[in-house]
Amino acid sequence: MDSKLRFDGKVAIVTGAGGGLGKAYALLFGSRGAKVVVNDLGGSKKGEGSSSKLADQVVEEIRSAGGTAVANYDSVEDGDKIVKTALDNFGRVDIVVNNAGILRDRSFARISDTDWDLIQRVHLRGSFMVTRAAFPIMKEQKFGRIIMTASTSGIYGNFGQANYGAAKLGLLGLSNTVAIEGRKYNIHCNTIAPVGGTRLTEGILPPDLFDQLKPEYVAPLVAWLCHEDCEDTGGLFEAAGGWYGKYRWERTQGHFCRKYIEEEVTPEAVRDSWEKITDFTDAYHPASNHEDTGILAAGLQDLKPWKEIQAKPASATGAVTSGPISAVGVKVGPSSFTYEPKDVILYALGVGASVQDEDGLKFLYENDEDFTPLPTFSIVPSQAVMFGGNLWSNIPGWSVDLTKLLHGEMYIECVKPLASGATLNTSLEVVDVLDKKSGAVMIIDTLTTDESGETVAKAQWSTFHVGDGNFGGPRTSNRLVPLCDPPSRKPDATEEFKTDVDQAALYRLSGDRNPMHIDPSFAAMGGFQQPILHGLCSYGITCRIILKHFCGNDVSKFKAIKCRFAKPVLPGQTLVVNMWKEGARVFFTCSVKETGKDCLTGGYVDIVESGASAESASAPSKPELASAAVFHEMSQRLAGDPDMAKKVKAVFLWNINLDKKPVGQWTVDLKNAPGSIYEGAPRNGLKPDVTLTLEDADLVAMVTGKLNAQKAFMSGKLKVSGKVMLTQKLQGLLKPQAKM
Ligand SMILES: CCCCCCC[C@@H](O)CC(=O)SCCNC(=O)CCNC(=O)[C@H](O)C(C)(C)COP(=O)(O)OP(=O)(O)OC[C@H]1O[C@@H](n2cnc3c(N)ncnc32)[C@H](O)[C@@H]1OP(=O)(O)O
Repeated sequence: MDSKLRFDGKVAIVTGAGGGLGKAYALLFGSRGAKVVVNDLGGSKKGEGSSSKLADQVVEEIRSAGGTAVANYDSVEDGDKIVKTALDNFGRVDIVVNNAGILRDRSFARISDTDWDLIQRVHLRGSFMVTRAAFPIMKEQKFGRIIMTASTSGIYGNFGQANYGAAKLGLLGLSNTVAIEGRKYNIHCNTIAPVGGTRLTEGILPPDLFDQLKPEYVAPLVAWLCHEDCEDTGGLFEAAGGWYGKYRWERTQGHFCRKYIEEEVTPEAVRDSWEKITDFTDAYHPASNHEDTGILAAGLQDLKPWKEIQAKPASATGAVTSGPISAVGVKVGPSSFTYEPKDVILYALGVGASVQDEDGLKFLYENDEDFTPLPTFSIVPSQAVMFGGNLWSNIPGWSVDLTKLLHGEMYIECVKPLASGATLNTSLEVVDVLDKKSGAVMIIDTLTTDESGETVAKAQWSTFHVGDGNFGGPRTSNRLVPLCDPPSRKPDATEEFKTDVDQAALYRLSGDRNPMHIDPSFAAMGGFQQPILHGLCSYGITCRIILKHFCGNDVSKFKAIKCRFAKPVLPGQTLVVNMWKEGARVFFTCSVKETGKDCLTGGYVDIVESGASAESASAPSKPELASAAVFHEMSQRLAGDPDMAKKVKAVFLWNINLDKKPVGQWTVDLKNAPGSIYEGAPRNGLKPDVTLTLEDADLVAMVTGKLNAQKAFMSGKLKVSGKVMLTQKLQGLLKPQAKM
């Protein structure tokens, strides 16, 4: 860190450099290798007259010390001429220090038009004119350092300096935006509020203090801010006598003077809340407009329509009636969504489809004879209602923090093949909310139909709301589509896919515009060091890979997909998809190659085996529906109940029969893998301790909601011992639903 900061090869323009602070900057830059344009009109401190003497003297001083400098005598209002001097003599401009300034102090009531206009022209307009002329050159060369000169007279106000103070703080506003617009071209713009003993302050500052405030004490800050190693931009700094400090904004938490959307705000409400409005406890320090409005937007989300505040929120259990649980029962839609081939192609590109893939054109070229959406495309209309349907603001009693919302799990069932363009309607319902302690999980079912009213796709979204747990809700739900662990053998297939650093920037164009995936400051609010990839992007990529390996890219063979988002993925990382095929199910996991961590877990895709008709893929049969429902029930009962897991260390085999024919088997292994449930008989030579057979009657009852398997177990109606036939007990219940 002791290496000297040099400016060799750099060209610096310093305005008003004939004396005082500007001269100190110019001399310092000249002594550190920069080629300097010493600008000074040579006028008086009130801006009267002009002479080349001052600038020439400074140029001479730089040259005699071995440096390189030229003089310029133009007014800063002729900024392009000053920049031209730099270009004509040195061919580039790297640094602009807007320093030139004059004073026309008057008490406010006595300021004339001239006093006002002259000050604005020299300080504000002059800095603008020089900076505007230099900016395109800096942009082209992808380097630039700009300094604006403000003043504590602007920051705090100062008697007799209304005109000067206004111009000085105007420069801060100018600098803030130049910093934002210049950032991506490596153009930094900072503002300084120097206190220096110069001709402008002579006679204003007491003599002792004046001597302590030599301009040479300000110059090192300017030099550092203009150096290529300095990363600060958009800052406001104060400098005086060798002391330097930085400013930032501070804002109170503030207070909403209305509680519901329709409520009017009165001056009295503002008066009565004044203490809260002005209380700096836990104040914010917003660093950008975006951060500031983000905080405000989160507050606006809390405002609900009056009727919802009045209404008693629905509750899943009846026990808890506020907080996340009050989302249960909220419905949105149906909302319509029209898409065309362009949307289909954009989505396919977003999940990594390429013209170089086998069958790539099928998903990317509308004139390909087999052109079709990928099976997971149905999330696009579904998410349009998720994002556009005001779901969050429709939840009474729970303010959802969008920066803490992660996609938790996702299930899609493809019921009818998707057309390459259509208008679809989607409705959603929050079917349950779980208390996972570290967060709340909202389970949202969606149903998408086409214009004829036929179901095209069903989906279940689980959103994980970090930090919103501990509200006293249930931990498990029989509404959740279960996950399945993969077999413990080696995968049947593995494929890698390296995501692009711009993967999220592309994927978001398919509808999920959550800023968490592109905006670093929003991602930071969610606790991420950089924007993360959409869960559904990794999901879509995985689906595409499985479709290729196990369905020959035939979308009609793809029935359903489910998995959990276990860890975030960063754009640019490589996904490793492991796949195991067992019967009509492909189990999968997906990990991030660079970290070795699983990002998608418990995943499976249900496919139509070769030979089965495509129709059966689009319309699940009764046994499928029934077995899925039972499977949910059993999962929740056995894997989701910690007490049960403690008490019973056994391997259960569930046989599911419909119309007396077996339709499926599931194993719950509490001994070796509590929490894991998989399709099929026990593996690895295990023998089931308990076998339970369910007949169609029970299945129908479960599907239609007439029988809650969990309650039935608890009440002893279903006994877990040996082989149990349960139908007789429930015959009465079943008849009305037998034809469903
Ligand atoms: C309206 C529009 C809706 C669309 C929403 C989507 C919008 C998108 O823009 C958002 C995104 O795409 S975000 C990107 C994709 N998602 C992610 O990256 C999340 C990755 N997962 C995590 O970080 C952790 O699992 C995490 C943080 C989720 C949980 O980690 P922990 O807090 O450490 O939890 P842990 O101790 O492991 O487990 C506690 C209990 O929670 C359950 N659980 C864990 N991960 C879950 C998940 N992903 N989903 C659901 N439940 C989950 C655990 O099972 C455990 O519960 P139990 O003990 O009862 O089993």
